[in-house]
Amino acid sequence: MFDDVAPKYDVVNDVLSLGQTHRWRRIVVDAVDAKAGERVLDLAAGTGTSSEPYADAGVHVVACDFSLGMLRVGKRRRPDIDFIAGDATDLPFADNSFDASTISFGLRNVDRPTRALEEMLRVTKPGGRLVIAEFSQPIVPLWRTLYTEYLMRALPAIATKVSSNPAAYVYLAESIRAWPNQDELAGWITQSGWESVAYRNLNGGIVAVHRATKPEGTITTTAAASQTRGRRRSSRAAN
Ligand SMILES: C[S@@+](CC[C@H](N)C(=O)[O-])C[C@H]1O[C@@H](n2cnc3c(N)ncnc32)[C@H](O)[C@@H]1O
Repeated sequence: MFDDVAPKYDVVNDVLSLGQTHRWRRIVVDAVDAKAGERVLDLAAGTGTSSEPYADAGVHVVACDFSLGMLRVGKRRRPDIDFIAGDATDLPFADNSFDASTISFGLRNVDRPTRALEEMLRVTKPGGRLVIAEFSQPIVPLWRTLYTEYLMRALPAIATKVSSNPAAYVYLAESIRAWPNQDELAGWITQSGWESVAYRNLNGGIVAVHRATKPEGTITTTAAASQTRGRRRSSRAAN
């Protein structure tokens, strides 16, 4: 699906978010707070629009995604950024190799989001930061009703006019509605091993930016991670 929407992905985003994506992205970059020379993983980076501000600030950003179509569009536009093909649930990076990991509007699309949170924990250095931007739930009921109307009716109708793949935007609306709210996502992040989890609502909760830190002294060797996975699989089988 993302291969298919890649050529017009950024333009359609700007239209459907009514220009809000620029502000949201600035807030994410501020939360990551990367310094020149640091290594940042931008996971599910798509065309690299979420990665560009880091590269512009002299940060070594690695833009990872599993859609080759999205990566190709990004690489054409920003040949200076490292675009790496990889699956969020089985990252092709060494343990403790990034100062910070971030994912913008990607976690909701990953097949096993808690597995991706564990993988981001594994590749982030102890004490390193996690920042997640994702669509969430407006907190004021009237705002939530208006937004849901926009999401379920107006958005697919606009997408029919501006996108080559309107079905992708029906999926977008449905996936946003099915996604956990702010507190539930915070719970997933904690359960995946991160600490000091906090979030901030943007546009009344249309988007939430979650932040967390990898505990100092966490042992996340690949072997330990796979043992944990093995144990989980056998406990699931036992239930
Ligand atoms: C909505 S786009 C977000 C792109 C970019 N971060 C942005 O802010 O514009 C979601 C991306 O998640 C990627 N994605 C979904 N599941 C993935 C997975 N398991 N591993 C890597 N990327 C994945 C898709 O290929 C797509 O490019």
